[in-house]
Amino acid sequence: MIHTRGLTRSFRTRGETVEAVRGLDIDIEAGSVVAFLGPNGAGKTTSLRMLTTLLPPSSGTAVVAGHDVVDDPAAVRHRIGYLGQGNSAGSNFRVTDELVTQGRAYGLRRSESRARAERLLTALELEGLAQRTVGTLSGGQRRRLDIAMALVHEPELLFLDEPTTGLDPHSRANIWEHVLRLHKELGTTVVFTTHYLEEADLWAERVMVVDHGRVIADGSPEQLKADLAGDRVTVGTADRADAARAVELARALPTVHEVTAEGTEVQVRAPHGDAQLPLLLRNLEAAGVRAITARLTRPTLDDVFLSLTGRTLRESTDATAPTTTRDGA
Ligand SMILES: Nc1ncnc2c1ncn2[C@@H]1O[C@H](COP(=O)(O)OP(=O)(O)OP(=O)(O)O)[C@@H](O)[C@H]1O
Repeated sequence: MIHTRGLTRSFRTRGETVEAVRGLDIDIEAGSVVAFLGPNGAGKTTSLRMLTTLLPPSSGTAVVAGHDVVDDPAAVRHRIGYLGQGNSAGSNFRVTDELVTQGRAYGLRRSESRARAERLLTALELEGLAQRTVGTLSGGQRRRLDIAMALVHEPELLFLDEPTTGLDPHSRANIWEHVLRLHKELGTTVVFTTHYLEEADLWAERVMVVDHGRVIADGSPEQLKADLAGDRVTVGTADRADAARAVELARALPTVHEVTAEGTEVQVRAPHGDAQLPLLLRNLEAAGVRAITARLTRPTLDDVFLSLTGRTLRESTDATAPTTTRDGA
């Protein structure tokens, strides 16, 4: 669905060159849900703007939905939907009119455009608001209308640039529920950007971690966390002498990434921590070292970013998101 090779984009600003995207080589399968995750200024929006034909690349190639973004931008635009960071609907118009007009702009007959507008308003639970003017909608309702606008021509591929930024946790969960239902029902490929770790972790099948204009890691959230971060096993001991012996025993465990001690507490970073923890406890007991506390912590995508860059995403990003869970709680 998306194939890029050596895609770059730089900007000249105040006599300086900013290399926003420094060589994107990606292949995205049809029907997948992919997140671009990275801090402010990483190059996520610039990448999306090139893939959606809004910005010409400085070099490299991109084929999106079967067409080259430079040679045939109109064909690409016909096959994709794009939700930018700003609102796309005009605030003085009625919700239903905005959708019908959008459909007409894509060449649909009025009757077809009306039928699709109705279907989308129902699918996105906006039907009760059809006659309202856009300016009277709440932030979450407006974002859902933006999504409907991006879907009116039934694109195969939907790009969402920070679809939930600034919304409350309930509205964020609600937006995702709708997007993922459309993805399931219509098989729409979804590519989204976010700096909200939780959203990438929960909703994406594949995460591309972007930093300084490059993809620095690419895989399923589970795979990235297992390969690059690992679980964290923490064991509390009675005194520093026991902690020092526990460090030695922990280092002898199979496939351990890192062992550190702080006071009487020993931390082990390793894949499959659930299997390593009982093994470590048995080895400690056999060596006469008393474990007082033990806990296992699963890694987050922030741990992945930290192990890749030495920085946390939270440090690198202004945005802070309230935690979202799969059931939207
Ligand atoms: N039109 C422009 N002129 C000059 N520099 C630009 C322009 N657009 C983007 N940049 C710069 O390119 C870099 C990448 O920006 P981009 O918006 O792609 O990042 P991002 O990952 O989407 O960030 P955010 O999460 O804050 O939206 C930044 O350093 C940004 O300042």
